[in-house]
Amino acid sequence: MSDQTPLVRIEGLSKHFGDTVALDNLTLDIAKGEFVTFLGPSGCGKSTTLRILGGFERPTTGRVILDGEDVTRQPPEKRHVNMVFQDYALFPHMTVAQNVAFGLELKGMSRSEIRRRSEEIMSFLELESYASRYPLQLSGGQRQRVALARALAPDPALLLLDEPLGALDAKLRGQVQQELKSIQRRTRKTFFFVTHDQEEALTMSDRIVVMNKGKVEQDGTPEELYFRPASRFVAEFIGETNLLSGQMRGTEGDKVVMDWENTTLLGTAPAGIPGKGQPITASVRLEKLGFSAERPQTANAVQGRVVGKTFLGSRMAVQVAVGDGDVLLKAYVDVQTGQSVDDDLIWIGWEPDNMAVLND
Ligand SMILES: Nc1ncnc2c1ncn2[C@@H]1O[C@H](COP(=O)(O)OP(=O)(O)OP(=O)(O)O)[C@@H](O)[C@H]1O
Repeated sequence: MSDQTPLVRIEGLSKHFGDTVALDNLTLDIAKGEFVTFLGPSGCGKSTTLRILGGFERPTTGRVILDGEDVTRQPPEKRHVNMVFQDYALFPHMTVAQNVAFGLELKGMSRSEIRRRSEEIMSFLELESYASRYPLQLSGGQRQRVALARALAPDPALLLLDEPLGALDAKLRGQVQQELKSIQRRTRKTFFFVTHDQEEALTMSDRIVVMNKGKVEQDGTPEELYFRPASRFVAEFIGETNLLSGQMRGTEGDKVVMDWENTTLLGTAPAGIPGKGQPITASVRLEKLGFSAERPQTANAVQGRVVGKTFLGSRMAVQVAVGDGDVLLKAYVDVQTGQSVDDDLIWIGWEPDNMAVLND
């Protein structure tokens, strides 16, 4: 099999629970060694997809191909897949070493092989000194690592992680995110990670699949999703943004021309945006707007009045009223570089590449 063959191929997967459509014709490939995150609000079908991949749920229609083999009807224990749950599901009456060995015993490995594999993975995850402790004698982050060690010990082709950091407090969560990402890099395992936390998805993933109502809303790298959102849903779900509502005027080279507040703006656009004269919306991230006293050289420029400033530590959030004053733009100003926003009336400029026209 060539390296181009995806490790996982999800083909036309649907899942209905009575009248509820949890998944609607999902098709997706996952390459070997990728860290893919499934991101979306509660109820969008993330856990259902994970459970189907793990073999805990049968799809209504569609297939799951793993390493070239159709596993749709295979039970969990027959698949080369393992799962880490949000609550870790560690056995409280077993030591760390016994928890890690558990999955290997299920596979019917010899005692010596179980010992060798357990020690190897515990050493890799720096858990040796906790081997004889019980889960209740560990911190949240350590428990999380034990759960990961137990899931990785049988050497699965695909690791499914269902909001595995949900139980950790904010500070520890950031630290464990880095740790988990580094473990994924070092093991080169394929991770399929589910979260509803957009910041977590941006920090950790090679690729993010944004889900909405059982369908893929957008699939791309964190940078693509952040700077080139295709839809209003993605623009608003990931980070903060300015949404500019205007009218389609036409195209100029590879750029879209948009009328907005008595100004002409240029932006980038996905395929399939509406025709001339139709209403369109564009997204510009807060940090992409620049301020100046004189009209800037950027293709997009508008004059406005500063109506609010909020000090946020290293940066300042500034609200600017444009047009008749009923349209507000929000921007971040770096306090260190100290762009001046003292003047009441100022210019705001941004480049066409930083304005994404949305397809809805
Ligand atoms: N066993 C079930 N029986 C009936 N409906 C279900 C079942 N499991 C899931 N659903 C429904 O399917 C939809 C998708 O659920 P799913 O758990 O996959 O969402 P999710 O994105 O993982 O949400 P969350 O972030 O809250 O876990 C929801 O509307 C949910 O109510």
